[in-house]
Amino acid sequence: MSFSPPVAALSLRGLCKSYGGKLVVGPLDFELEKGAVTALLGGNGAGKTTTIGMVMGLIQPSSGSIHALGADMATNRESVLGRMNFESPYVDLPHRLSVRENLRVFAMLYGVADAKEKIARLAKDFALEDFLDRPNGRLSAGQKTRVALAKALINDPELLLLDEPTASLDPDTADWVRARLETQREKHDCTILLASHNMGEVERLCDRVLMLRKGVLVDDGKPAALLARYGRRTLEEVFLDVARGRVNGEAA
Ligand SMILES: Nc1ncnc2c1ncn2[C@@H]1O[C@H](COP(=O)(O)OP(=O)(O)OP(=O)(O)O)[C@@H](O)[C@H]1O
Repeated sequence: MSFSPPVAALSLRGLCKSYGGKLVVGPLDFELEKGAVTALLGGNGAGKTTTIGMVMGLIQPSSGSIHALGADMATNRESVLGRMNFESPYVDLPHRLSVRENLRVFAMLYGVADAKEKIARLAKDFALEDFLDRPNGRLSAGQKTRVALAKALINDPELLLLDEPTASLDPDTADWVRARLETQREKHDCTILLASHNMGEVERLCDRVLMLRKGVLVDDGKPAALLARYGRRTLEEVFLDVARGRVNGEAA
């Protein structure tokens, strides 16, 4: 009997992005196991948004390959886009449409069967009810983020990409958004790639941490393994070591 290994939820091979001949990301090689929550960490400009943008097809890679849910994203993207979703502060939803209209459009695009019920549930989960009929352009940054998260979960994606999902949220709201993401993972077993600058969030939500520096992976491991490897008590300290080019806490 032949054994075939499980298909990774996401697989990047030699993925690179250059702008004007300057390499800003890559080559990147990693796989995400189905159902895992993985943090993509790195300082400003490390390449997190560019990486997520390439996976979602918002940014054209310069070279390399991306396989998501088993499909080659260069040639067969349409077959899996309906099973993926993302949230990014850099991609605004149409300003003139109300929150409800925006969610309806995305429910239609993703072929959500019980759209009305789904929107009502997400509106409750993300506390959108007070401004459901307000144009998206007239929301505060934190309200827009909550709408973007509701949009990201509208199709209960199998692969979810989140780019700093709690960056503009107050601590209380950020806390229940994290709890909502934990529930989503438990109920739907979704694979999550999460770019974040919040180490508490990473420690709470993530099974694995990918450390990016100047566009390349410089470390990869479970949070506890990274703490042990760097001899640190918190991921914040590990992050500072990596960002400042130290290896195991010592200057390289
Ligand atoms: N359109 C572009 N043209 C030229 N350079 C770009 C472009 N977009 C991004 N870059 C550069 O690519 C690098 C990676 O940027 P990216 O936004 O992916 O970083 P990031 O890790 O998400 O940073 P942050 O934490 O600040 O959000 C940066 O040096 C950035 O200046």
